[in-house]
Amino acid sequence: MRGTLKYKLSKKIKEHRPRTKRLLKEFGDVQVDSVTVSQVLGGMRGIKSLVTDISYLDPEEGIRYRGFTLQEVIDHLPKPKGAEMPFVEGLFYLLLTGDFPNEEEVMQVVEQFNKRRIVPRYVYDVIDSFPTSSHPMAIFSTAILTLNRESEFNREYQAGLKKKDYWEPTYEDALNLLAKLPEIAAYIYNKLYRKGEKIQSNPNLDMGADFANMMGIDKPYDDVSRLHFIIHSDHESGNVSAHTGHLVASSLSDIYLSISAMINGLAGPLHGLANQEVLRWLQAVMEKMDNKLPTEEEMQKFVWDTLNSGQVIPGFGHAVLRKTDPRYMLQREFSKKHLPDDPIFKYADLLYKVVPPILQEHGKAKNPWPNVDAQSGVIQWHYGVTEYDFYTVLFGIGRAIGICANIIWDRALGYPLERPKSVTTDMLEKMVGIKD
Ligand SMILES: CC(=O)SCCNC(=O)CCNC(=O)[C@H](O)C(C)(C)COP(=O)(O)OP(=O)(O)OC[C@H]1O[C@@H](n2cnc3c(N)ncnc32)[C@H](O)[C@@H]1OP(=O)(O)O
Ligand SMILES: O=C([O-])CC(=O)C(=O)O
Repeated sequence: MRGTLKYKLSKKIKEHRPRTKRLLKEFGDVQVDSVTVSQVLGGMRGIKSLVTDISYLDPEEGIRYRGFTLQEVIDHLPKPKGAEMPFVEGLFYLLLTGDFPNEEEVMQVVEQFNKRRIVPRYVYDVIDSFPTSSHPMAIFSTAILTLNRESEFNREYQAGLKKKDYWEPTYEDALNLLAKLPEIAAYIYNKLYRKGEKIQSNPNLDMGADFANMMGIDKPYDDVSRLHFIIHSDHESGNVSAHTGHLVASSLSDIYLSISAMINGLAGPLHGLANQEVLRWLQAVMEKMDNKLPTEEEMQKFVWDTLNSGQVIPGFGHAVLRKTDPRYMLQREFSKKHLPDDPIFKYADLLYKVVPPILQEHGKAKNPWPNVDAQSGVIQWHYGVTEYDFYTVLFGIGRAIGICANIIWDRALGYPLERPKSVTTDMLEKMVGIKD
């Protein structure tokens, strides 16, 4: 076990535990934040009430994983030979340990994933039993849920596992699940949109390359997949999917139950599903324009029409960010390099120019700038994945990596059952002095 990711993680956990213990024991009463009525009624925006060391979201700068910007992550993680984007498996190593793996360490993780890829037959049966009109996120979530019978955590818990060891079978469950997600996703895609033509997984490939293989899409779709999974993996703890995963796992539900639940949160149009909504919105504009690129004035009118009909502009705005999302910028740079003449990229680029000043004039959104979802579907469309219902499944593969890393650490640090307190409207009215 010495020299493996699990060994390194066990050392990091042992080093970290006293920090949490000391904070709790000596400083448990120190105030971290205070809460206003608008926060209680407003989706708990900004309340500091969760801990994660895996990523941190600065409103002006965007996400950092383990203290590193996304560009630094991409620059410093090892890459497969000839690839522009790094091993996704290396990102998992970084998120878990805080250290960049070397070539040998990353190859060990690739090997671990490869050993665990085989998806049990019953999962395919469950997927096949869905009507083809089902949304891929409902199928994806159910397929993951179905795997719950494989949980090593559950088996060991029933046998009397000690609390300090909870993280170990959780780690095994996480790897077992993450290794299977690309195959499950590709199978759903092929079932829904390719009449069930299945392309076999190739155990000699890394996660990104094998996903591209199973989707039947040539290079550079392997790099597109690596980039996509890496930049979507984590966004600190409070976003709907991460928070859901953490919450469900806090009752000691296993990884499969927790990740299935987080997928359901990701599937809402204000969160991950916005990437599909962006393409749906753009397609409607393209249809009205007979595929011609609108002028700036024409695009402004489409945006105002959407706002005036009471809908949001998908892919813009954010609950925390107050600047353009660096994940958007990375994908924009990739698009400028690889698909500069793509018609949908040109549409998306026009939106980048037109939407922020309109949202500012509209005066509601606190952040008028584009988020990650404004650009991801554009790249998928270019490489032939035009079935935009599927885009959030891709987001889900990435997000599962970050949330699994978080749940392993939650268990290692013994974070308790999550259970915030609620009040009634009456109580709020009394607190503010408008009711006796
Ligand atoms: C991966 C991700 O989850 S990234 C986000 C993906 N979601 C989207 O792109 C959907 C479009 N964006 C939105 O709906 C929002 O900006 C959210 C959900 C992301 C953030 O919501 P909030 O934190 O509540 O945003 P904010 O405080 O700025 O909202 C204030 C008002 O502006 C509106 N607003 C925010 N963004 C937009 C937008 N893109 N278009 C139109 N109106 C908007 C809100 O609906 C809200 O209106 P209301 O007062 O009538 O309810
Ligand atoms: O942070 C958020 O609330 C939403 C988001 O961008 C993500 O989860 O990736």
